[in-house]
Amino acid sequence: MFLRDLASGEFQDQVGKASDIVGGISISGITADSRKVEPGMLFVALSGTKADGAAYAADAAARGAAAVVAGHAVDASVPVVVVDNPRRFLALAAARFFGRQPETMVAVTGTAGKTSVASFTRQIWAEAGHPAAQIGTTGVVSPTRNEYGSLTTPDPVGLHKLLAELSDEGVTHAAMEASSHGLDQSRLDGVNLAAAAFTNLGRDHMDYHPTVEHYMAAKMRLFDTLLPKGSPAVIFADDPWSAEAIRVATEAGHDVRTVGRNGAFLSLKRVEHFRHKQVAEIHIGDEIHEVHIPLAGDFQIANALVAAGLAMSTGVAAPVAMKALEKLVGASGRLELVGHTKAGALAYVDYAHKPDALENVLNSVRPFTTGRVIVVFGCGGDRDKGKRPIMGEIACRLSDIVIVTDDNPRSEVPAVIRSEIMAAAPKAIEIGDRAQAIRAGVAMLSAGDTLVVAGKGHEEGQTVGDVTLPFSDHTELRKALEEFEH
Ligand SMILES: CC(=O)N[C@H]1[C@@H](OP(=O)(O)OP(=O)(O)OC[C@H]2O[C@@H](n3ccc(=O)[nH]c3=O)[C@H](O)[C@@H]2O)O[C@H](CO)[C@@H](O)[C@@H]1O[C@H](C)C(=O)N[C@@H](C)C(=O)N[C@H](CCC(=O)O)C(=O)O
Ligand SMILES: Nc1ncnc2c1ncn2[C@@H]1O[C@H](COP(=O)(O)OP(=O)(O)OP(=O)(O)O)[C@@H](O)[C@H]1O
Ligand SMILES: N[C@H](CCC[C@H](N)C(=O)O)C(=O)O
Ligand SMILES: [Mg+2]
Repeated sequence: MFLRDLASGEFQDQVGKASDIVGGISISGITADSRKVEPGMLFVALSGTKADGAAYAADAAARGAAAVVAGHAVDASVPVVVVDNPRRFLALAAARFFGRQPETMVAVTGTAGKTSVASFTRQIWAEAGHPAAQIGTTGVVSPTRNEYGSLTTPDPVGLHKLLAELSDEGVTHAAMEASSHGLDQSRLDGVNLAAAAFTNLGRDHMDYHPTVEHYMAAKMRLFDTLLPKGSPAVIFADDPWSAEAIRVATEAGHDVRTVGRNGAFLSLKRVEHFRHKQVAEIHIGDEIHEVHIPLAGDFQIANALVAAGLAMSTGVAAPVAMKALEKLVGASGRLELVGHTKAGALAYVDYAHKPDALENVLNSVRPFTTGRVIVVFGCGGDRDKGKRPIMGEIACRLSDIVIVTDDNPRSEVPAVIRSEIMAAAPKAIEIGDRAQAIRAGVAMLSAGDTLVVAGKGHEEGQTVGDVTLPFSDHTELRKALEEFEH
């Protein structure tokens, strides 16, 4: 493929300004990491949080790069094309280079619920007979794959390689998570979206975004920049930020479809909670559906509605979507019932690692807990420090027993992280070793109690310093449940 063929949209002019000879350079691959350059590849220099990729242009050229694309002039022994937004260029170029993606792509953004919505959307499509995939925090799931992932929204080159492979494997429908980092860094700019969704906004990533408005604006790029005008925008209507999302999507000229208690497209009228399921009455126009959703937690109803909205906006008939909700399987580690003690106390693993999520999960288990709610949690290192006391306060307010432990300390001193949580959690018990903390939580369980181990969900490792050691909340919880006889 020639360099000029990689340029689309606003970049046609920018690359066009470079000479014909430059446009005619043959490109064998694309990367934004000089260390991955192989002869004939295009190196796109991105300005990052730690380095300016342009500083590696010479390294890329030495490794055989055919050309460099950068945001400003750089010295290199190969042709350099200057564009105004290299991250967006990279995304659009990767889409053109790989050339294929599943015909029906949707993306969901929001502080909480993205993984669950992507999973539920895939499940509803599959029930409707479509070969479907989900891409996000828990990795890639499709009829032929179940792969563990690292980023919520993959980098564009990896993403478009994956989309091309999925398309070749016959996947026609794919739901992906749009993280605020991913949106802000233009990772999804080359995806052809058929519909998009918003779940909610809460405190998160305040280490990356200067203000909550900046964080919301990053999320809203999905609607004001990426979703083609006139496409369905599914918006959860019961969040404090719903009105803003509706405003942005309406202004962008989308077909806004609200879901929830305040929803007009899918209107939630009544929910009855049981231990392992909920019965929801959902009105769709004049039709009334009573749906038995086999998941605990109010928030799962919200996620199920958003997913049904996305599926129905991409061709699934309402009765088929409603039937599919009755078979939903929760995403791994999202209020997942891992086991129970002999006396019947329930033990869950949940991925709540931000304040709203912790509040939601603890509120969700309270209605079916006749005894005490016990929570084991910590906070990750090298991430938003401000959330630590907030989560400590929430845990104390909403649980009877709080055990503060380590999450992924990364480069921070674990005891300091714990003390920042404990500053607002006076009644908390401190047990740094996560496996010991889980055992202690299980040891306390009596009939009617509920244990929630929060923060790591599906994760299969614990990062201490630079090392990720194998660790699974599921495994530790199961071991502890087997060990105790009560
Ligand atoms: C903080 C953050 O978002 N970092 C992302 C960012 O990297 P960066 O800005 O730190 O990159 P950098 O180290 O400054 O380097 C700048 C450029 O120079 C290049 N380079 C660097 C060294 C070299 O020798 N040669 C070279 O070419 C790098 O490849 C890069 O392109 O740009 C990179 C390329 O797009 C991303 O891969 C990287 O994500 C890192 C891996 C990451 O951990 N991101 C997390 C925080 C993240 O994105 N999380 C979200 C949200 C999760 C959630 O919702 O909870 C996600 O979507 O997963
Ligand atoms: N709709 C929701 N509203 C509030 N909290 C939710 C909602 N959905 C999920 N949660 C909580 O957030 C946790 C993470 O859920 P999920 O993985 O679906 O969200 P996410 O947006 O993908 O999160 P992340 O950004 O960490 O990948 C759950 O374990 C649960 O505690
Ligand atoms: N993708 C998120 C996940 C955080 C999960 C939690 N276990 C932690 O380590 O803080 C992040 O990297 O911020
Ligand atoms: Mg996720």
